[in-house]
Amino acid sequence: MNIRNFCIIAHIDHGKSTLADRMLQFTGAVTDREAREQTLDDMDLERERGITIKASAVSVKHVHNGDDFLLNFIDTPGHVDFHYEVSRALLACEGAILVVDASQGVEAQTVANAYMAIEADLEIIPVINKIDLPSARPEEIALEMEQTLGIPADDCIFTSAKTGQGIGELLAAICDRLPGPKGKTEAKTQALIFDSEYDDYRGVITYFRMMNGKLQVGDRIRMMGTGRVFPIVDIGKFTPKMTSYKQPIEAGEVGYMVANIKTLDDVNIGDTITRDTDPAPEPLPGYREPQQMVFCDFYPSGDTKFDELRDAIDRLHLNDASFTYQPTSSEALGFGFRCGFLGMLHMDIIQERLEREGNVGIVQTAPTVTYEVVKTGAASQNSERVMQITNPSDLPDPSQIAEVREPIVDIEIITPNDCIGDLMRLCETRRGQYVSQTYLSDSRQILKYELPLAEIIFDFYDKLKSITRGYGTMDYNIKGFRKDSLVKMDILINGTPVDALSVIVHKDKADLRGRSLLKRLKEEIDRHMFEIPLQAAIGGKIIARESIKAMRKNVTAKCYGGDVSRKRKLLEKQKKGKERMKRIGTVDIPQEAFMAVLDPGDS
Ligand SMILES: Nc1nc2c(ncn2[C@@H]2O[C@H](COP(=O)(O)OP(=O)(O)OP(=O)(O)O)[C@@H](O)[C@H]2O)c(=O)[nH]1
Repeated sequence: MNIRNFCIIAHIDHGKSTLADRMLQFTGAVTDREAREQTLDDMDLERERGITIKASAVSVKHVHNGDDFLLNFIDTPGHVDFHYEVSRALLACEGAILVVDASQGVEAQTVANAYMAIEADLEIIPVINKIDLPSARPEEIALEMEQTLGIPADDCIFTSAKTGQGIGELLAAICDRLPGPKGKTEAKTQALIFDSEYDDYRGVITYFRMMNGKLQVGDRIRMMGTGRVFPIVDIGKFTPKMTSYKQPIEAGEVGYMVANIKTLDDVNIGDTITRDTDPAPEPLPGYREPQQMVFCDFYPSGDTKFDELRDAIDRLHLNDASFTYQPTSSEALGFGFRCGFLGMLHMDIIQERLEREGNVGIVQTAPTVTYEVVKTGAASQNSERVMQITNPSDLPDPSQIAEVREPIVDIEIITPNDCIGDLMRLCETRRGQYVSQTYLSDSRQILKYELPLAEIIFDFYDKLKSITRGYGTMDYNIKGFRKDSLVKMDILINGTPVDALSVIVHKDKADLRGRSLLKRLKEEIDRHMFEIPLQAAIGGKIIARESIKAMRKNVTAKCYGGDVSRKRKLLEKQKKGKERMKRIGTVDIPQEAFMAVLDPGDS
């Protein structure tokens, strides 16, 4: 049988998942009713947020010009945090379908994804989707693809994943234009792991692409990276539901296997699976390891105990091995976990899943990036002298610091022409360095800057969206670390330094940040029975101060004692707010206050 392995890549919301579902429906793999329920996005949170979080693989049969084809497709997430999932998926394919919304046109992730596919040497089929929309401009967008990505406009296929228009043509193009897999079933076994998930009953389910050789139930496999050996207890394909196969899965095919693997840590994405008895001489070229770039602490709050939080995190980690965690403690907040994420969206998703699925209350500290600190006396700056810091309170005493380096990103923004001035101003206030500005079409431009990652992790994306009235999009890549004048700013509440509120800031912006931070804290912390002084300090020197005045009456006094239900409501509200509070000394500090340190103070 002819095989075609391909992935679908696109900017977020351009219709990948819907298109994939429509193709399943067209090939008869799912019923019309099932198709309505977005088969590929099966996580609750995915459906609610309408985004794809984990990549999924599906195999369907299709007959084209009288020939049988097996189409294996891999649905990929489009958001910038999940880049590495996309890059893994690409290496398991020979072709990529690049989907672009017919009314939105080329966006930042369209460009980023297209380059990834070109780098992976994939054959690209450009698809202009949503042509049913009244605002669709398919021909214009096809030209845009040609201008920005060098993909011939004539190659574009026009589809509507909503009405099903063009789907047949797309399937034909997949069969005609994409190359078949090259591997040999007779060769020594090499299977590429491109994803894995944890199942409560079956343990780890490994998703693989068989590059060479074959595997079946009963075979003993060896992970070439770790050398660990496991017996295959179940192997099969996605049709689109997981279906067991008795016969071997052969070179060129995509499938899953269950092999008595107890933890996701034993399955390294990008590793090569081979046979234990007749191993391949070398592994396939691997994937890039996921790199955690954003870090924050989670502490239990409300009724949640530390052990409950640990159980919830352990459980979630079985399901998503791309975040890291280790126990930590803070003078102010007690025992908790320091966690590392691929990006801000990833962090939000993990926090939400912990609260929702793990049923725990969490106080989260402000996210920070990784800093490299070179200690004094490190004349040659060899690596022993460079420490990685993900928590501002770990920064050594200034006298021991030779330099501090921070991660820098290359950022690419696609924006309507009229917003360019405001966007440049935004980048400049965030310590950005201008790189270039090029026209994408008559009305839109691509703006490139170098920016410190720390300056974009909080509200940069929201600002960009509001400046561009929702039309702007961005993508970024970590470029490396760069030295700058960075210092630690401590925050004192009621005279006590609160370690969880410390931030690393640029020297020139420290005064401004200090003042705006204290102002935010003043808004977030309720009045107490006594006056609370707030101070910002750098190396013992106070650079800003504020105070929260003492409360005169209790909260219910203004209800004149008359309306009982109103009084109860007010007290309940107060109680609810307390659930996400932390008491430091004699002061109650709400969750919002811990996030206040993020405010860059430029608005
Ligand atoms: N009118 C119209 N709407 C479409 C079409 N294709 C998708 N949509 C809608 O566009 C929205 C986004 O579609 P998805 O398939 O979730 O997009 P996606 O690219 O998979 O998004 P992520 O998985 O989050 O990256 C949904 O509301 C779809 O119903 C189309 O051809 N026409």
